[in-house]
Amino acid sequence: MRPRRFSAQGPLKGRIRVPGDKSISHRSIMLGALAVGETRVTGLLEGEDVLSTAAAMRAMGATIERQANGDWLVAGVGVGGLLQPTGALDMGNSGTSTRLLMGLVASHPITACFVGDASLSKRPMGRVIDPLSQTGARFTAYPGGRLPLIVEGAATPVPLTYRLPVASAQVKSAVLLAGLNTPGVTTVIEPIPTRDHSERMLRGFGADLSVEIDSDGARVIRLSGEAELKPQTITVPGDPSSAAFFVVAALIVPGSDLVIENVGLNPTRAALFDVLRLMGGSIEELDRRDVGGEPVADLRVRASTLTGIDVDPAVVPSMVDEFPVLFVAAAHAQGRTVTRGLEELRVKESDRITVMRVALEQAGARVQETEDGLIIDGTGGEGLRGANNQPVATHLDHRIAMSMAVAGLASQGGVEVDDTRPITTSFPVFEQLIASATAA
Ligand SMILES: O=C(O)C1=C[C@@H](OP(=O)(O)O)[C@@H](O)[C@H](O)C1
Ligand SMILES: C=C(OP(=O)(O)O)C(=O)O
Repeated sequence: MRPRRFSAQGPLKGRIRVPGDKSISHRSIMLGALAVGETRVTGLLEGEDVLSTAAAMRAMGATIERQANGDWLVAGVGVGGLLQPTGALDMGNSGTSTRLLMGLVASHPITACFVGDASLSKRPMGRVIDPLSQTGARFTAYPGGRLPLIVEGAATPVPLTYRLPVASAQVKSAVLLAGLNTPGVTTVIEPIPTRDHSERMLRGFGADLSVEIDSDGARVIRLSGEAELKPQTITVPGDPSSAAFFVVAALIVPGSDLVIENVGLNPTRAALFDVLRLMGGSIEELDRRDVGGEPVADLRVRASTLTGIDVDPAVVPSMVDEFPVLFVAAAHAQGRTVTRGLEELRVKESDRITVMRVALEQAGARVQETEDGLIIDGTGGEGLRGANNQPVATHLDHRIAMSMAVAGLASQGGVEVDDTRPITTSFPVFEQLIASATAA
């Protein structure tokens, strides 16, 4: 455990740059490892989750090295070329690594054992075991479809047509990645769109992938198997899910005026910024451009008076990781914010609905928990009282730790967070950037 107290430091000012996008970083390592030849990745997120992916791909034969200039070089083995790992693959805290790599292993004639930390070992893997079993892969999991689990890849995998029962980019990506080494066409039907980084990057690496909208409005993604991936040069944009903490901090800490450079604004990721604007937040996009096939801009954020709203459940998939920090913004707004349709938050690194309800109440916020969301009555702009007597519990969840740190920056008495260590899974320089933005 690494506890730390976050308290008011004054406004956030100047310019900061957040590290690379976690979802894109994972995928660049995985696809680089499956291409024949050398892929160069600039701006890779060097968080523990991505390093778990890199270690696993090395254990299956890829060469992955960091260069002195910070770029990463990945020498791939080719689709079909993954080697049998000799030890268990340690996924740490990372759901994305686990589910996407289960897909890759499922269509290779190898066996792999996946293990993870206490948080990851509670998360449901049945959602990928179900479709991947239909390809011919075999799974032996802990009761309830949890880690540790063993995947025996299919020697002759069968292509799937799979309709996603849950809006999950991880499940979609697991099925598509299994399809890479499967003869024939793998089809994923996605009734509710989720982040599309896998589709964009598979195309970028030369896979034959098409997306069509059917008569019910669902996305139908088709991938031709036995693909030959060509190595790429990839520039990873800044992670909007990391920028989110600084956007909310700058909105709620009085006097703030902060520019966050190079923020990825893929429409399947950026709904938080729209919701905060609807609440009255001043978030300006400067110099909108394209980086590595993804839309990017610098965001100028100024402290604002926020007003509570009913958040449209349709936006949930495009800001699924941003609700903990949206709850913090809502706790500072005028009036009531209602969120619904957040069932998926209960199966992330922690149950993010209950854990945020408890943490915010402890800091003095007025919060009600429902089955699928929170109802928050804000202070109208004042900082929360703070949580000093007892640290808030973060349950090995980086996003809870960072959200409550942001609440602390705007609070009257400070917020003590019980464990900041998990922050290194997605945002290793979080505390340094707070120091630099509050010192400017
Ligand atoms: O595909 C991805 O990179 C991710 C998908 C989301 O998970 P789900 O697919 O479980 O919603 C998200 O919460 C996670 O942080 C990253
Ligand atoms: C849910 C998250 O990640 P993962 O599922 O990869 O653990 C997250 O980063 O908020």
